[in-house]
Amino acid sequence: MQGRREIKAAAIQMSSTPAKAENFGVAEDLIREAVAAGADLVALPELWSCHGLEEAYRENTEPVPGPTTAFLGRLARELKVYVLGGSILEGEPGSERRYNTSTFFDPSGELVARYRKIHLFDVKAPDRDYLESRTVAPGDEIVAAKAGPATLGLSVCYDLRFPELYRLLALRGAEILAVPAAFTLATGKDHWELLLRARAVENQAYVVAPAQWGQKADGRRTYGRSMIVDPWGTVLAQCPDRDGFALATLDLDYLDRFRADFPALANRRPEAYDW
Ligand SMILES: O=C(O)CNC(=O)[C@H](CS)NC(=O)CCC(=O)C(=O)O
Repeated sequence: MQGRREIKAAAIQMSSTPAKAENFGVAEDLIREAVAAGADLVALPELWSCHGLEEAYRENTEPVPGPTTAFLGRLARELKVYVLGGSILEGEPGSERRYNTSTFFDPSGELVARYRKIHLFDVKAPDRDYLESRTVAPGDEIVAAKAGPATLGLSVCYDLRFPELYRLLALRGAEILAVPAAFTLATGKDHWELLLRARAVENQAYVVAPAQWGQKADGRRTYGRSMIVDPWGTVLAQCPDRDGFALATLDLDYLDRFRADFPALANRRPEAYDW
């Protein structure tokens, strides 16, 4: 609406395969559909261009900027929307040293932010053992970027379990927290919505969380349930178990009023506990 600080956001849900060309097709179709439905910020999930088979990761590792970011930049520019490129594997092609990297494009197609996943998924989960750090190096930089009338904080998947990252993003002005993910079914069923809503409530921010869903090439199951949460913790939109997107309006004027009326961020007292 004219004069109002609003963003219509779409959290895209897909079930990426190890085949990049196939995932490009699905992502492009869903981005176009979301924009046709009115989205001006479109967000893809973690490892949207290649997911679910470790053996395929090396050949799908590429520089940032590179061919995949060029593809996203072209779409952002053609459709005149903000695009959060979920994450991709960043590194020299064929190299074993890579980052799990999220990218963000403005409506002119320019790559305006790059965030490398800080917390790597090294856990014995209920379904199996994960050791992301075997092939991925951690980032060490917190990244927030301007998204039209708002500030967007970047993160990836397992980062969701580390509230201090989101608090630091909020203190840097983030009003929207992006959490592209590929949560496991076993953890997601109990933790995904709980953690997303907690991050929204404690930081008084919108949360946009596009996710992988379904069974993957290696047999693993991902949780899906991509969603958008408002600063009160209400789930504004979520995806059922299929390709699609959750679409919701983020009202930044409401956010300002809410933060002024209910000043939990301003009421912090870090000096009392030496933080
Ligand atoms: O493994 C791959 O093939 C690609 N990487 C992923 O799917 C990533 C890293 S292993 N998954 C997560 O971070 C899940 C976190 C999660 O599920 C939780 O925190 O509960």
